[in-house]
Amino acid sequence: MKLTGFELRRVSMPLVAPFRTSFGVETERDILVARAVTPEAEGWGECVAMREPLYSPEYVDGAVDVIRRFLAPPLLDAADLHPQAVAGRLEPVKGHQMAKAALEMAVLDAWLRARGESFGTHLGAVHDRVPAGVSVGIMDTVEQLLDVVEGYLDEGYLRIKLKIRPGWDVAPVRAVRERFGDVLLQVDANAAYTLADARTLARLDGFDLLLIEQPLGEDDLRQHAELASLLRTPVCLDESIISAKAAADAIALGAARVINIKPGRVGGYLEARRIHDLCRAHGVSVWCGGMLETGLGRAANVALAALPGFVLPGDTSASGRYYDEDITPPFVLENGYVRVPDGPGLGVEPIPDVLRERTTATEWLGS
Ligand SMILES: CSCC[C@@H](NC(=O)CCC(=O)O)C(=O)O
Ligand SMILES: [Mg+2]
Repeated sequence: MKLTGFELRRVSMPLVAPFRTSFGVETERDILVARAVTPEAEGWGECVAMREPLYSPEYVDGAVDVIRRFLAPPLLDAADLHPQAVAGRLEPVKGHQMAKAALEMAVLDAWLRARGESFGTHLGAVHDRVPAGVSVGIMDTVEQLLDVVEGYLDEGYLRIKLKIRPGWDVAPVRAVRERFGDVLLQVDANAAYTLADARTLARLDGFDLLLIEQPLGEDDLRQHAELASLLRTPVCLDESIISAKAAADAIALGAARVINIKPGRVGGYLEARRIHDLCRAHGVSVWCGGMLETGLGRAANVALAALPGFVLPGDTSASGRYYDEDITPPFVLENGYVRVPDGPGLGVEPIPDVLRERTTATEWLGS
């Protein structure tokens, strides 16, 4: 497939409510959307990098720069580009997994649309719908948290994930467990603790959590392994897993018994599938994490979450969890599940008027 070019587009997506984590508060996503244009079809990619490099080293302005100067040219030069060849062509550029993932996703979407094959079929989906979990931010009071969690449970969400940080951990978890009984419950620290907090984290063992996500720093694999030996609750890694190799190291070191797979974080959906296959071979459960994607990334995530090793509900919420209006037809909850699109490629497309309204900048890279 010969690329005519990439259109880069910044899309402003205000959140329905502030989303607070241990590293900051999100009120609006400034999202980079890439459109791959070829003579046969067009494809859409979404970069999950945030405005500031606080979740990971990448940030959206940096992603635009690295795409414009280093990632798009080798792909545009290819006489006949296959989606499986994108990662290899981009390998000389170190890091920038989120930027690379956006381009690979756009190329893969165009390639699949040209063939009439869905993302789910191509990745190996075995379900036509996936159970939806929801991520709940840090709140001002426990009462406020309980109201928000009750709302999500009323909507039908099948798993609750609570953001935690030092000073907001045991109390909110206890309150949710006491109020809502044996709901599927997990926590995400976004690397806010250190090994010195092991005694506090061990107090979470009493609440039958599915997992504790990324309690320590991104590069603390050995320390996560040590913490895991002190906790009953399974340790799950998110920020640390930037590739299949990192997943293999984490498993070998005993640093993770569960892995949150985020395609943008690992360099794309094909690497995400490799991590799924690796984890399955080691009996490690995986689930699909989220980065507050629009319906474009959400469609691809839901397709990935339908693979057999995704045995835990992911952060594959309805579009309405974050956005009043999505740039694609919204993903909705149906009895706690989200349907896997079955059309060619992503199976969804941006709604032209909404995309135009939300666009803050566009740039053409190509002939
Ligand atoms: C703004 S926080 C983004 C990263 C965070 N993502 C979520 O909590 C889920 C977001 C979603 O539902 O898409 C994580 O560390 O897992
Ligand atoms: Mg996380």
